[in-house]
Amino acid sequence: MAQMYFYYSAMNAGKSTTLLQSSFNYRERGMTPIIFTAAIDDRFGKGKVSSRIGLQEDAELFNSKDDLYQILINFSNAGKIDCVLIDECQFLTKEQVYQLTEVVDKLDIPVLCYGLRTDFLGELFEGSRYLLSWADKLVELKTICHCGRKANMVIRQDEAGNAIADGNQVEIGGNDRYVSVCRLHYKEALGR
Ligand SMILES: Nc1ncnc2c1ncn2[C@@H]1O[C@H](COP(=O)(O)OP(=O)(O)O)[C@@H](O)[C@H]1O
Ligand SMILES: Cc1cn([C@H]2C[C@H](O)[C@@H](COP(=O)(O)O)O2)c(=O)[nH]c1=O
Ligand SMILES: [Zn+2]
Repeated sequence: MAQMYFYYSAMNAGKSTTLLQSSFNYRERGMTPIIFTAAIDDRFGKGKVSSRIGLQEDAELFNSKDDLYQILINFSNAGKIDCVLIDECQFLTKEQVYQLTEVVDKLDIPVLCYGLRTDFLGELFEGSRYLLSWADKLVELKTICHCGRKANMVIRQDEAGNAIADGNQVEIGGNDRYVSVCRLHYKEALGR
């Protein structure tokens, strides 16, 4: 019986690295994983999952209009799929998380999702909200604040390096815009 997994963390915790390692493990055993990532996140080139330590693989792109259940039925009719790996899963819609539960429950294919739990304001992303609600297994990946505590918050910075307290939820970026910190240092950065 397949299951749905949600691997979540702040930024820079190794989510993409872990995804690529899982893909490698499946392939090493002669199995076929399929990787998806968000079309809006084009930091490392469209249709690629890259980790900051240099691993990289091609990926299918999803956007908010895609029916992931139908797409995966089409892929599995064209050849066996042993596992679905989704990077940047915080950008999934509620509907798409439901479609992925159908992939698990009706197609019996495991779905492993990797993404942020919360945004720069500490609010859940839509995809993360429903993954936290519906996934079979929740796995926290950890990274560390400059003080040594677990970093479970992410600061968005302006060009001068000051923490920002308003703006759109989605803004693609990397180390230039975001810093993962512990809750204490998050509050401190926002003057709370
Ligand atoms: N140049 C580098 N060499 C080795 N490790 C690095 C380098 N840059 C970043 N890392 C490490 O890679 C990890 C980030 O991996 P990544 O999979 O991209 O994270 P996430 O997807 O969670 O943002 C961090 O632990 C970071 O310290
Ligand atoms: C906190 C936060 C992040 N994002 C964006 C920034 C990146 O493009 C991705 C996360 O990348 P990761 O290193 O693979 O975890 O999400 C955003 O749009 N809004 C936010 O609040
Ligand atoms: Zn800290």
